[in-house]
Amino acid sequence: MSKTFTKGDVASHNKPADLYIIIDEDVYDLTKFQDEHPGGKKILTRVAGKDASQQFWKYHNEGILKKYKGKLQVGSLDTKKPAALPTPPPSPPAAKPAAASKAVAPAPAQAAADDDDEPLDPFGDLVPFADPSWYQGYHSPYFNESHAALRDEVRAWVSSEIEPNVTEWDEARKVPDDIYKQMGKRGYLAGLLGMHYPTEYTENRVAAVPPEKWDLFHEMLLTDELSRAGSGGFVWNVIGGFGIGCPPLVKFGKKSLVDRILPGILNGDKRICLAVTEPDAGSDVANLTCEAKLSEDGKYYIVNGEKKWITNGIWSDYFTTAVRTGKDGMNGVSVLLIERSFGGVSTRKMDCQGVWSSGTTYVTFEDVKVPVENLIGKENQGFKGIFPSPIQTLLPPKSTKLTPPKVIMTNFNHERIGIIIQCIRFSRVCYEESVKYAHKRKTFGTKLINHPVIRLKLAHMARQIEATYSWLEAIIYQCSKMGETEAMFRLGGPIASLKAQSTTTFEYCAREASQIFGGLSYSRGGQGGKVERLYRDVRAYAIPGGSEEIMLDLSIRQSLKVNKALGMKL
Ligand code: HEM
Repeated sequence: MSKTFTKGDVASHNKPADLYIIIDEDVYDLTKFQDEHPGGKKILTRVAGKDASQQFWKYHNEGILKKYKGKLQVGSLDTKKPAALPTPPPSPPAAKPAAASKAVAPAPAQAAADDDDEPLDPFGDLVPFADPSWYQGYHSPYFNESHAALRDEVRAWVSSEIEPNVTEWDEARKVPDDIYKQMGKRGYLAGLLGMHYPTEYTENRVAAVPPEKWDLFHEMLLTDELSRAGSGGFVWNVIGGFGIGCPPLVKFGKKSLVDRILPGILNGDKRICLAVTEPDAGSDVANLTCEAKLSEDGKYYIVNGEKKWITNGIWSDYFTTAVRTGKDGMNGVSVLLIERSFGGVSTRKMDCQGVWSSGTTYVTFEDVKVPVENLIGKENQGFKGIFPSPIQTLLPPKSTKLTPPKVIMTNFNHERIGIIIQCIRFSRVCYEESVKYAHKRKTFGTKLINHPVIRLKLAHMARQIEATYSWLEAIIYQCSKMGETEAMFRLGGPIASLKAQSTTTFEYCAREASQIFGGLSYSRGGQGGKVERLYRDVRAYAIPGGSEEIMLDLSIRQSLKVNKALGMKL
């Protein structure tokens, strides 16, 4: 790999039996690869022994080189300069020293009062609006050096280990088990619970951020950077089941149960999912029928029923399951932690439009014997706290002094915020791919970016992305300041509204990006591959976690009632 060539050396490898090419002053041996080249053999023969940089970039994106470099590169030209250390562009000021060690990022008022507050160093490709503005030398009241360090760490991992492979994983309908294990080892799973970092249950730590500094903005940016791989299937595989199945256990499970199973989950050895939706109970969850009958000796529940569209169910060891233990309606619902090892649990992978590698599953429980120790929360009170209903979230907090445990987001709010973060990043990916493609693809004698109609599309994407992201930051900040009860009471409406805003933005961006890419985003893989996949993933965001229609209706109903309780005058 470290060999040095002159252009003359490379020129002598100019036959199909000995075929070298140059791309950006690196030398590649394509002799063996040519037979499997999806673009054909002949086209490579034509550039054998030559500099093919221009042709290569016309047909491929960066991901291809990342994926094949290790396998095909044999050296570099003698003219190639050693890679320079990245330097920030001259205009934005230098980075400020590390921010104070706080559990939650500094408040705006605090930051504003700090006169020598400087923005962080610019980071990434600096395509405007393709990353949050605080990545690009703009001031932020929410993010400090510890967030920047986490961003660097996650981006490096996603760029090298994840992004080049997500297409393959999506097609295979599976992410390798080792990646989930790495999520545990890297300390990421423990940081995704919407609460403090639970050091008491895992030895693993996030390399870039000490646990006492961990806050909701770290959690937000971790999900954001994972989503940059541009695959809903990947994100749901690694955090989809965990992010919604684990918090109820941690918050409401008996200590003995949590002590027994949480360490295995946080370390990535065991997997957990949330099993609420049924073939006939989706948004109207209170109608669920999966039954759990207490045994005569009062030691077990016997569970019978079906669950549908369960993310990660196929490879889960634990199912945080909503079951009917009492009368009809939401006051007869409990939550049980069902373990696959109990027997009687069958899982079947479902074939869906999108998020292929997420493991969407149909689950059947047949006479599953679940010890009462595995009841999460109280019997028939599954909706209280664990799955707060819209009605519950309307109750004003009993006391303005909001008490621990300081679990910030309720389960539904936590789930929806995860969806929002992913949708905004996916919108950015669609936008970023479009901007980059528009700078190389020519139509009617000029690059796409020179056509006003294309710039208009990009502008409409960017304005929605930035508006949605700003609201997200504001809501995360409120979550970090409010207690659990107050957050449940006051933020349910705005979060529901923002969920709809983010999914409509995502749908818009996927569609417009697809129009810009044309045929390349109609076929799978290749340059338009991310856009094609994300377009297929849109419905997996617009429907689950509360459909757009239900979210929008809820946002107004709930906000009106909350503000009535707060003294609204009409
Ligand atoms: C390191 C060298 C190369 C590698 C690893 C490589 C790899 C690939 C891969 C994986 C694809 C499938 C589509 C995609 O995933 O983007 C592809 C397609 C293609 N490649 Fe290459 N390629 C290389 C060099 C070249 C060169 C030098 C040319 C042109 C002279 C070329 C022309 C094409 C064409 C025309 C397609 C089809 C594009 C399409 O379907 O729109 N490739 N290549």
